[in-house]
Amino acid sequence: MNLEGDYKVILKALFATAIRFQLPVAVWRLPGSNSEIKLCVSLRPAQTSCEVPQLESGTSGFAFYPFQVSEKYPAQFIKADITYSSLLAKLKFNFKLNENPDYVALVQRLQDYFAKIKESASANNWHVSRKVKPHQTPECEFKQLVEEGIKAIEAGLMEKVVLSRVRVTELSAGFDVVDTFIKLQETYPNAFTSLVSIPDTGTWMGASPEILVQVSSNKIFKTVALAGTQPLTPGSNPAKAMWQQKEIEEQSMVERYILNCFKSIRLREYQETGPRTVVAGNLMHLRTDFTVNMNEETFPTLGTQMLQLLHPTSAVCGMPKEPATAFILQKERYDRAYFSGFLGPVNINGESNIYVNLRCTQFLEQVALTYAGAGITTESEPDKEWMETRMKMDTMRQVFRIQPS
Ligand SMILES: C=C(O[C@H]1C=CC=C(C(=O)O)[C@@H]1O)C(=O)O
Repeated sequence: MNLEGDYKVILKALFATAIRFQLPVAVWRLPGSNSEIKLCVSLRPAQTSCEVPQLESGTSGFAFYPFQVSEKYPAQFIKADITYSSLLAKLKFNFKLNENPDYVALVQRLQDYFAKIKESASANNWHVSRKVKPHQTPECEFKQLVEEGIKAIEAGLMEKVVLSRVRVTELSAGFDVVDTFIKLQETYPNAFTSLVSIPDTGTWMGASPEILVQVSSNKIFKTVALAGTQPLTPGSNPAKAMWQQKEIEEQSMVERYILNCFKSIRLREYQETGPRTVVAGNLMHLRTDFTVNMNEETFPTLGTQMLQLLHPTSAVCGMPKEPATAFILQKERYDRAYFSGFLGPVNINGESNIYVNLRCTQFLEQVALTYAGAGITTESEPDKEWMETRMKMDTMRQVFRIQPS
């Protein structure tokens, strides 16, 4: 079905239709994808399971996976029953109506509603999680948490732990979630930008700099080790950025973590490039890229296997994984929920692109919750980690037109 007209108007009307009919919806833009915005809607509730999605073949859709799977925060999969691409200006129905008789009436109602609201739709409604209460981590509590993390590392409990916090922002009257997404993806062309809205689970938006697993259509597997943070000051040249020992070690632990995952499945042939400095919005990070040609290796399901092993990486959890996870769950006084989980399109146009859910915000009815964490090592200083999380939160907060504080 061709959809003529301004893609922003169409996106808003499609999003508003999904919300009106209590359907799960995902909107995203891959980095460097010529600004092609895609949307998928499922005609059924999102599927929940504890399994990671199959990345090499199978169902097309959008995965939305929490930091830790639980009854409260299940792994979600939005099946791509209906897809839209802003470049093709087309709506595709990816099912046969005669095989799904119960869809016939629903699709007719969706189309009628869409036609009625198309020119005047606004996206000031979204699915809200009833399980989440607005909570903000006080500055003294976060700094205390960092102190405790440093002590635990010094005591030999672990080498690194990523500790995070949450911040509440009031939304202005008439706040439009699709307008905000459009602004976000214009502001950060190199990030994976997304807007996910699922009944009961809620609405999340983000601009992630971190690929967790990519399986391209020509079967190239990719993952990255991303860590170490410093501000990008105007006029500075990222290629000449200087890094402290603390950041170099922090990033090399993420590399080591990935290499251990390769080792555990006896994968020996991979390409490693980096570390080099990359820009993510107002920040710079250190990144090493790992690629594997899945045509040459005997790992036809490498993407899925690695996704299972990698999540949560030491870029969001710590090293070793088990004590770091236990420390986070015991000491952070809020639920990360889907922050530092993973998300992205699966088996769409023959490829899967899974990103870590970083630089993200959850929208409740009147407030936004913005999340950020920082890698803690023995070299950490609580004041600096507080500032670092503030800068990471500004990635999202700048787009809500709030003066970064
Ligand atoms: C945990 C976050 O970032 C990770 C990714 C890059 C750099 C990081 C760091 O320097 O601590 C973190 O490991 C976040 O953005 O909340």
